[in-house]
Amino acid sequence: MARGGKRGKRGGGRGGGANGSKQRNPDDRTDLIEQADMQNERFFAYYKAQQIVPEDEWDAFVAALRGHLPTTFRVAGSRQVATTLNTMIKELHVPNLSDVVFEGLEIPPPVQLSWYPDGLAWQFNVPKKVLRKSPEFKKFHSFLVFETEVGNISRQEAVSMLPPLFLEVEPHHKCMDMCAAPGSKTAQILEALHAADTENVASIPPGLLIANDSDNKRTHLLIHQSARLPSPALMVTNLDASGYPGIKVPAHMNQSAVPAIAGTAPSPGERLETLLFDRILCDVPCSGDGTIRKNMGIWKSWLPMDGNGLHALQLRILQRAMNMLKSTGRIVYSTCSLNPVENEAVIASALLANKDFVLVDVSDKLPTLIRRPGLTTWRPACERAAVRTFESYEECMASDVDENVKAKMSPGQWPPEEGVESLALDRCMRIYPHLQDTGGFFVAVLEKRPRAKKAATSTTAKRELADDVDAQPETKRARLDDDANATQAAAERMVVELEAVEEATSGSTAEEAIDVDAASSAPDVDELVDAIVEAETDADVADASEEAKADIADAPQPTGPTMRIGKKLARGEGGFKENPYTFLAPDDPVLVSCLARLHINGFPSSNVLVRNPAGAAARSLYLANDLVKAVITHNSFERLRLTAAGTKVFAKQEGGSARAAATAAAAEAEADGTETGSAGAEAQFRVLGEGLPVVLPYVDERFIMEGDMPALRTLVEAYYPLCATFAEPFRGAIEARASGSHVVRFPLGNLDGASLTHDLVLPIWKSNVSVTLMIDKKAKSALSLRLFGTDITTAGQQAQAQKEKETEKSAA
Ligand SMILES: C[S@@+](CC[C@H](N)C(=O)[O-])C[C@H]1O[C@@H](n2cnc3c(N)ncnc32)[C@H](O)[C@@H]1O
Repeated sequence: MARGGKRGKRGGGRGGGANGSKQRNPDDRTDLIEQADMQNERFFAYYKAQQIVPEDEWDAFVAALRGHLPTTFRVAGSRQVATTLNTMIKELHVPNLSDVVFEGLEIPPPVQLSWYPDGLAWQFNVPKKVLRKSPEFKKFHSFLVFETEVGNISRQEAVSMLPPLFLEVEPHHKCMDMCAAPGSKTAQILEALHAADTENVASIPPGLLIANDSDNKRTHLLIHQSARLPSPALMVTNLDASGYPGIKVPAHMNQSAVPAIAGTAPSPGERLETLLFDRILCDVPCSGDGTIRKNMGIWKSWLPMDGNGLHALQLRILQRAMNMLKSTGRIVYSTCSLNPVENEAVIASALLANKDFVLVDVSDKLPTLIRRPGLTTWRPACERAAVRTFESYEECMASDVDENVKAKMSPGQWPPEEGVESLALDRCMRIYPHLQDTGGFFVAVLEKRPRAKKAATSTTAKRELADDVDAQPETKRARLDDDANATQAAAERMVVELEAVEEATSGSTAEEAIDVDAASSAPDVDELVDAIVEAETDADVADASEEAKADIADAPQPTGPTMRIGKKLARGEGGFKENPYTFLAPDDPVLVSCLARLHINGFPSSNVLVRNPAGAAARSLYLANDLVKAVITHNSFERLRLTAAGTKVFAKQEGGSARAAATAAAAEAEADGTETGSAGAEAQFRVLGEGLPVVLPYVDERFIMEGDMPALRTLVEAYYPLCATFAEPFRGAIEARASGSHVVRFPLGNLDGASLTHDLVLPIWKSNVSVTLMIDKKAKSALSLRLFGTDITTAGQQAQAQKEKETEKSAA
């Protein structure tokens, strides 16, 4: 039975337990360890042998692995919204949760993660039972659920928040998220691009974010997630990151900063270059054993050789990122694995093959984050028992180890024999569960040093020149760098590695050995690499990491088109059924009519695109910035497997009231001679809630309606309130408006204890006799709960909505 309740203030401080309560120890799970089988002798043997933590920390490390993982969340969205919400958590929720006792145990309130900038990330460690049954935590939980649904809060593992912070994205950066789904880090990158957003107005960043994932289903999840922060700078693609094609853009777009919307076409004869990125995130697929606290199944399933099969793919993804990065640009490589084969070994191989890259010393960044340096020595596992290891690849090959295991080994999985000190692998960061009660994680920050002038004529420098990159066949672009500057040792190491791969593929089936690009004949080493990596990692890739799996389980279901999923699609072979992207001419009648009816002036009309099957009428209009437009204009969307671009701003309103509104508007236009375009009565578009922040700066101020708190309350709590139910002055104002899409500003104010801390601007749709708030149902619920404390999602409320709808119908 629930015995939740607030402990009296006089009951003593936390930990005191004057009323018989005791401080809850979330790690006290000795009884659970056996029950849940939180044992894996191989796991312990392998990581103990690697000395991933000092001897005297081992017990704390193991205890933390077995402990309950705290819940963490990040206050997301634009900085201003985030600050408002964060203040609310600090000043309203935390005090309310500060003295909770549940079943005799003191429950600690949420605390801020000390290292997260501006205190915007929080952690609390509360059993599910408490969340469900303690009235205080139940309320807090509902608040979290609502705000998560509208995108103001992102439930994300603490360690997973790190890579984007080290990426240091600015609004003008061209960014690539190579393995992005389900998109928690993509959201952080988007927020950084949108740092200039305010509460009601979204900026149009000059930069770009291409979020890519090879799994089509997860790509749609990614689109769904990123819809919470709509951005004209976002594109989503569905490709194998290790073979990501070069993207052509007019040469000037490769400069460090381009305007967000210049509206100018490339100068005649301007040459196209391959786009180079300022920032690339490689949050690669991994064995995921750092998530063992959350994904308990790993205790049972973990095998020491899990990481071996992923090493090659991880290296190829990183290598491709290195080729796409501009000079002085930055890559963050991360995994939720503890295994050095997936971490330091990948970084070491990549650095040896790319001499113009260095590991960045970020020890002064996020100073309160406790971390351990990257390893400089380790030994890959070659046997299930994790007892016998080998000092070198050669030693392993000469041993009696199973031939199938040998086939998955490569020299790069061992520490380099020479020059390991010069790589500064200790600059990599290892985050362990016992350090600050998190999951396990690995992060490395790499930068590309500018080349010396002389090198500009070298083969490597030439490759950096955009045109050269694209001159290679697509399947070969991910090849391990043949950098002219690579040392002899590195080159030899690479040759042995590739030979091993070649040898390994000799027994593979014809289908496995055939490369993704049917056009390329004579399979070379790269093609063989593709085949072996695929053979080795298919299972892992299909499942992705445990972290992502857990995230996906939490995430809402995608709403995109149903498409075939699987290996073939992941390689870019399968049928690609997305609609083409077409930019409208600025004088397109539908666009002109839409803007005129909504009183929008100076809108970047050259950057509006539609996605319709050829010949179909436009239903939704999207806005893209210049970089997104350039990418779409100069590249085949099918080759890029482009699944989303820009942000949806206007949508065609369907139904009887839309037709009536269109007819009335057309008649009105005819009567007063204000022609709104030839679309006439056919096209009635509305501004979307998600698009309004981008559109708002262009809406004629004189046509923005003034709302008030009582009107806001009615709009939020009722579904189709009749115009007549509003009090003056809003009633008169709305009745005077024509049917159709309108924008209302609700100035900050108070009503019965509810207060707006900043102006709120929202879209509405007026039909004959009623008016509707045109925001997503979940956003409406969150607003209602946040402002007025009303839960409009209950069955009773829904019945009320139905009743109101019926009243409206009969009145109409
Ligand atoms: C660790 S998860 C990424 C998590 C994501 N960055 C986030 O923060 O939400 C790895 C992702 O890589 C994707 N993936 C696997 N192989 C890939 C490949 N060859 N190219 C691109 N993505 C790949 C998986 O589908 C999975 O979504």
